[in-house]
Amino acid sequence: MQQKTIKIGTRGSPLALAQAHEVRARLMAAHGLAEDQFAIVVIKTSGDQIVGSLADVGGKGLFTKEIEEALLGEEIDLAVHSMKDMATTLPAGLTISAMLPREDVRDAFISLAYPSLDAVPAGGRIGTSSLRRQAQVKLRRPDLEVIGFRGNVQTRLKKLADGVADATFLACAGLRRLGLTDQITASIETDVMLPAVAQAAIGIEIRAGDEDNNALTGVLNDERTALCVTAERAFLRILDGSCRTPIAGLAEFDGDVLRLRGQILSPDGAREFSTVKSGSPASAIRLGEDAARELLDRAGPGFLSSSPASAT
Ligand SMILES: NCc1[nH]cc(CCC(=O)O)c1CC(=O)O
Repeated sequence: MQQKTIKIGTRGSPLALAQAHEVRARLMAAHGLAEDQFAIVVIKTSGDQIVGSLADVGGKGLFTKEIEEALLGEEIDLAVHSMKDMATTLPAGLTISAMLPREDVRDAFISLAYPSLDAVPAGGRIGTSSLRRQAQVKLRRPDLEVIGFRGNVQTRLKKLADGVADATFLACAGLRRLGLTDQITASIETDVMLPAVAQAAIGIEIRAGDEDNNALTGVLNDERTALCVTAERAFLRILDGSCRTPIAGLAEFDGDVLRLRGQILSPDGAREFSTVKSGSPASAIRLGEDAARELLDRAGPGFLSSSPASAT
């Protein structure tokens, strides 16, 4: 298809690299291309340089900004992202050309001492820097302490081994892609812990109007994943408009019907609002928006603005 090297932009974390390699492997298989027809271009993002809490600096977009600039500057041809880390509105001139089939959407409970969240004794320390997971843990187990836990997957597992916390949560999808499923103590069902919007989905971003790379990558698109993530991101876009708060959202197909569950919580888990909307796949965006507006309505003014946080 293309003779020149195809440059794939990605962050440099082990998970980001594994995802870029997966996209490369799928492109090779789809088009009969050789590995040396690709270059993996590692780009450091602002998010990779922050040591403190992401909530303090504004969360989403931080892991994609420099990669999107490289795409717009034609330094790379396509970018591979965790859709979960992407801002709900893409920069002008960019578009998502494909989403890979979604991985396991659940969160993983990981502990060296306890088989489940319910088994952690009162006063136990849960390490997570995700405001969503913090709030969901507090909702279920107000007697536990949540402590900040940042860094990539390997760093967090190391902190656990060092006894910094009794347990932590990570996305099953990331662990699976890293070949680390043996670290999972228990996979949490989504009715217990509703995942972050777009969790477990990998997206490929290209320049809008770039027909060559649209044709190259478009064949990898999994339509059902794209519809689910579209509904979830529409949900997040409405909620994110003013401020940030613990937010969870998951759309799934029930036969041919799209079913979206959404949840917002106060960071301490003391207040929680959730909803379910079902409809045709063609109404994906409206389902998400309707769910968000309903929750905003029920939570009342001030609910979102009273919490200073992100949605990972
Ligand atoms: N917030 C960082 C991030 N972005 C995507 C994943 C996992 C993979 C995915 O959800 O696609 C993770 C780590 C985690 O939450 O455990």
